[in-house]
Amino acid sequence: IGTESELLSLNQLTKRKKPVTFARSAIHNWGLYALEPISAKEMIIEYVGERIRQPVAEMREKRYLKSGIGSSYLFRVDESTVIDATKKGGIARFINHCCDPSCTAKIIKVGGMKRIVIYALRDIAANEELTYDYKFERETDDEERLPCLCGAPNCKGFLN
Ligand SMILES: Nc1ncnc2c1ncn2[C@@H]1O[C@H](CN(CC[C@H](N)C(=O)O)CC2CN(Cc3cccs3)C2)[C@@H](O)[C@H]1O
Repeated sequence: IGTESELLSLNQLTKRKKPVTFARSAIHNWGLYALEPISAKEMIIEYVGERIRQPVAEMREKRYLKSGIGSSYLFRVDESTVIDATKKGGIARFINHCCDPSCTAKIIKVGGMKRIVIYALRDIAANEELTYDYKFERETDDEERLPCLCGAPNCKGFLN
């Protein structure tokens, strides 16, 4: 969970958010891209959406799956809190998964509130797609597994 320094830089983040945009992705549908070079360890963007409790998240997950939104824009913060970016969310919801990711998603505590911030794992070039490891739980039912299209040499073959 975040430190004082991250607290300050979260304020900086809102002031000096890294310029990113969404565009068609070679991995899946839409993706998020850096518009300028980003250095390793820099904060890039917050994963913003509705903060909902676990039971609400379960209900919405079922509804999204039924209404064909497919995998949803739900991001788990901890065992009781989920961020849902489906209806109200920032463009970080377009970030795709990669088995050799350029970024990482970290939970940092700001004023007692856990927030999700995307950081660069390494130097990122302008126009490079931003990705992070979704760290989905391993799906036991083979029929439910999502093939991974990241194309990384170390690709594990599946998202879950
Ligand atoms: N390495 C990968 N290999 C294969 N598939 C991937 C990968 N990495 C992301 N994925 C897909 O992307 C979803 C995560 N999505 C990230 C952005 C997505 N690219 C988008 O355009 O919305 C958000 C969910 C919400 N869903 C709405 C939909 C839009 C079109 C079809 S379903 C997508 C995931 O749940 C996956 O289904």
